[in-house]
Amino acid sequence: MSLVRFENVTFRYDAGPYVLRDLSFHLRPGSFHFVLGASGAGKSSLLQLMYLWQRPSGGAISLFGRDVGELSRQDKAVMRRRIGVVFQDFRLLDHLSALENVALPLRVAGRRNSSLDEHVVELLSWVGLGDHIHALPPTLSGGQQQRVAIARAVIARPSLLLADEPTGNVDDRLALRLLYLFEELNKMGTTVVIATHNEQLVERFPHPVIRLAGSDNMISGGTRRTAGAGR
Ligand SMILES: Nc1ncnc2c1ncn2[C@@H]1O[C@H](COP(=O)(O)OP(=O)(O)OP(=O)(O)O)[C@@H](O)[C@H]1O
Repeated sequence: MSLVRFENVTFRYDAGPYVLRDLSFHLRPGSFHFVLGASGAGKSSLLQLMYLWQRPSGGAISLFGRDVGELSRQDKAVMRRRIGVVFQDFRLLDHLSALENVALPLRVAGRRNSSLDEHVVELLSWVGLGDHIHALPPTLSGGQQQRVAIARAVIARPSLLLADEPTGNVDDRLALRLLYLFEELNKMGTTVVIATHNEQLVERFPHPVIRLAGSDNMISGGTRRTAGAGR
């Protein structure tokens, strides 16, 4: 079974130029992939397709074994609850504290008790924000906001984690620490997809890479080769 399957997917915004062309791959449950490409190569667009935020202009996408073209709005909302996402612009709620932002997915899932708050505090401490749990996002630096967004994406142990440049605003040491956090989550069963342009960071990990390079997209690398190239 594939958790994510792209079959000859093309994508463009309205009548603009093609961003993705004839892209085919599948991701098995429990796999870990990087999406690598230069600025403008289409990494964010690919993640937005996986998050059902955009529709493909051609080809077919299936997620959790279902063709996304056949999903109702309600089906999509339910499916998105199984996906943790780190957007490039974080999308935190500015009027909620770091702790409240991170606890949000748990509340949406109907889970609420004091031990959950403890869990949130523990995770925020792990990403280096133990002294900022009550801070509002606008009072935090870009790198700190990014770590709140990452904690929020992983707190509910999603089936699929999509992270767009999740280490773009932090130093190398912290970037590695965040990648280890994603690996821990992956070991617990989450399928992980990380978009980045940071080749050096990707080279430090054994995971397969989906390379976006104009029309020459390909899947390569990794000792744990779990994706199938369809081209
Ligand atoms: N909302 C949009 N409307 C029209 N074109 C867009 C939109 N978002 C992105 N694009 C275009 O689509 C192409 C791919 O953009 P995308 O953001 O997916 O690339 P990226 O690889 O994530 O880049 P970066 O690393 O700079 O974030 C670019 O040419 C960009 O200008």
